[in-house]
Amino acid sequence: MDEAAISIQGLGKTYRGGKRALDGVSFDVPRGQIFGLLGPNGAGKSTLINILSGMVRKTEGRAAIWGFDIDAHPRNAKASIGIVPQEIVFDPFFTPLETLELFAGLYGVPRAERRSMELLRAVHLEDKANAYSRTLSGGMKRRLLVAKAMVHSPPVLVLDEPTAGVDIELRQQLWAYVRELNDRGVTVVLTTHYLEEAEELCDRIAIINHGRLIANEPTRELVGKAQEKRVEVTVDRDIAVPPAADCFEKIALRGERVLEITYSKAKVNAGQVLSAVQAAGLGIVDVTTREADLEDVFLSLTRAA
Ligand SMILES: Nc1ncnc2c1ncn2[C@@H]1O[C@H](COP(=O)(O)OP(=O)(O)OP(=O)(O)O)[C@@H](O)[C@H]1O
Repeated sequence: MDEAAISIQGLGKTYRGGKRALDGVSFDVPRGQIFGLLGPNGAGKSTLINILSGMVRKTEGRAAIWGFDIDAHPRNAKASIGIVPQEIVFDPFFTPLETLELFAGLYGVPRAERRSMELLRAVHLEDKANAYSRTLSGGMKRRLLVAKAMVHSPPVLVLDEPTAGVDIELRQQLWAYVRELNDRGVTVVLTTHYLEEAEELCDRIAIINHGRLIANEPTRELVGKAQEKRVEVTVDRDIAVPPAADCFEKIALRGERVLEITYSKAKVNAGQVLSAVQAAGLGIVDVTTREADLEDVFLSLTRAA
């Protein structure tokens, strides 16, 4: 059996009308991980997820879920994945409990094996089990979508922008539940525009841009690739124009006495940057450095491409 949770090879999609949304994308999602699929708007993430869920037909390439090729074994492939879609779609007249029971039925889960109440408890919707879905708040609906994606206990859960428009507390609850599922062995793939959350949560991150894969690495290694570093230097007098030096990639004045300097760690070190400030005749009162984060890497990679 295939070792990857999801395996994608040379995946391509050209929509009717000619839009090339995916262009030869290949990567594996290792089993047991939380895997981030990131990319700017329109990069092709939803297209990829919709191909996996069977909602969009690929133009070329191969994809397998839990070892099941989506063309050769579509039923097994579908049974192995749960998808939390970007849009909230429910029948407003069903209650959360009915919604989960209905979907468990559609997936052919025998009554004795259904665990609708357990799922509702896990997403903190136990007390809404019998309320009409239309009366749920946006955050509650999102959590119900997660429960709905898990009714057939798939080994792979895909979340497409699950926290868009969800307030911070609910986001954290949702992520805590995702972590819990992952601890219990569920492989998680998520797309999000919250890069800080992706950095914190994901073991590995792939970045898609204009339909192509431009990165696929363990999160720590990817973040470590940032070449630009930033240092804030408070100087001992008011300045009107920031000093110039070859070792600064960028320099900006914040207020009257704070210089924000960006430098390339491949070319110079912080000591050389500070010496250049002193060489401009300024005394240094305070220094703070900021470590590069996923956002820096994401921006530099997507801009370069
Ligand atoms: N049904 C469709 N017909 C034609 N073009 C489409 C269709 N669906 C998506 N596209 C186009 O394909 C490209 C990729 O879209 P996709 O929704 O996969 O991007 P995305 O990475 O999910 O973006 P976002 O982060 O905004 O959700 C976009 O240019 C989009 O306009």
